Amino acid sequence: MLLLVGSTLDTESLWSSFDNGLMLKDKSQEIASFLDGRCIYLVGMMGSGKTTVGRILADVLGYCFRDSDKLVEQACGKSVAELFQLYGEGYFREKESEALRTLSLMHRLVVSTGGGAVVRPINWKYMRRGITVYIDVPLEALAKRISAVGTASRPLLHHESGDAYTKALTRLSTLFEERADDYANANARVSLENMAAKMGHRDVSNLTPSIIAIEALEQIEYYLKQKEGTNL
Ligand SMILES: Nc1ncnc2c1ncn2[C@@H]1O[C@H](COP(=O)(O)OP(=O)(O)O)[C@@H](O)[C@H]1O
Ligand SMILES: O=C(O)C1=C[C@@H](OP(=O)(O)O)[C@@H](O)[C@H](O)C1
Ligand SMILES: [Mg+2]
Repeated sequence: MLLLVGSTLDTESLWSSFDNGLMLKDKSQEIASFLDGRCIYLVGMMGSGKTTVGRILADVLGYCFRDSDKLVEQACGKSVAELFQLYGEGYFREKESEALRTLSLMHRLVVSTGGGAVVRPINWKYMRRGITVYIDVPLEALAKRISAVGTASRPLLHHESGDAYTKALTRLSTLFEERADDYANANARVSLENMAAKMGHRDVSNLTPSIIAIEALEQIEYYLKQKEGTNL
């Protein structure tokens, strides 16, 4: 009741989140039996929303959510930033691969990977046991998000000079050049640029995690239809 007496905008956003909730439920029910318990792995650059969108997908699919960064932290008793600082990136990558190997033996998981998981071929061997989805976000939008929350948990962004946005953009651009081909290996791609264009938005900043999760389910459905010949 309280919500219904709010401003027009509040009422509109209430209805739109209600609609998104229904669409998420419908879409996930449509594809659930065709997924047949296979895990979903989200890949993409730092800040692309893998953790945020992954939680939503797990919830609507009735899957469990796992974040490979969190598993590494739990296994080592240290934060990602501490692991980089104390033992270096190579050590972290080993632990990340161990976490992905363990996860690959399980079913009914949505797994958010760390942005660099795609660089090791062995990780693809593990992730290929499920369906991989690349969340493709323009680098400028990533730099905006990351500079807003800070780089404390993202040690690969610690070493640039300049203001927070420029630092993040510079480092993200280099990393993306190194990784673009790896991200392209994913079974499905969610392009925020394409979504914004289709919805008539000037940029990607209005695309909420729920709308992105709906698009992820659509792209997974498309993959299952096209690549596996499933009659959904
Ligand atoms: N669609 C979105 N629009 C705006 N901000 C977002 C969106 N998705 C995630 N974020 C924010 O961006 C930051 C990074 O998101 P996160 O899910 O941790 O990304 P990743 O796991 O890919 O690094 C968080 O502060 C999160 O709240
Ligand atoms: O891109 C990367 O190499 C990394 C991304 C981070 O995860 P998110 O992508 O969840 O930020 C984390 O694994 C680590 O800081 C390294
Ligand atoms: Mg994450």
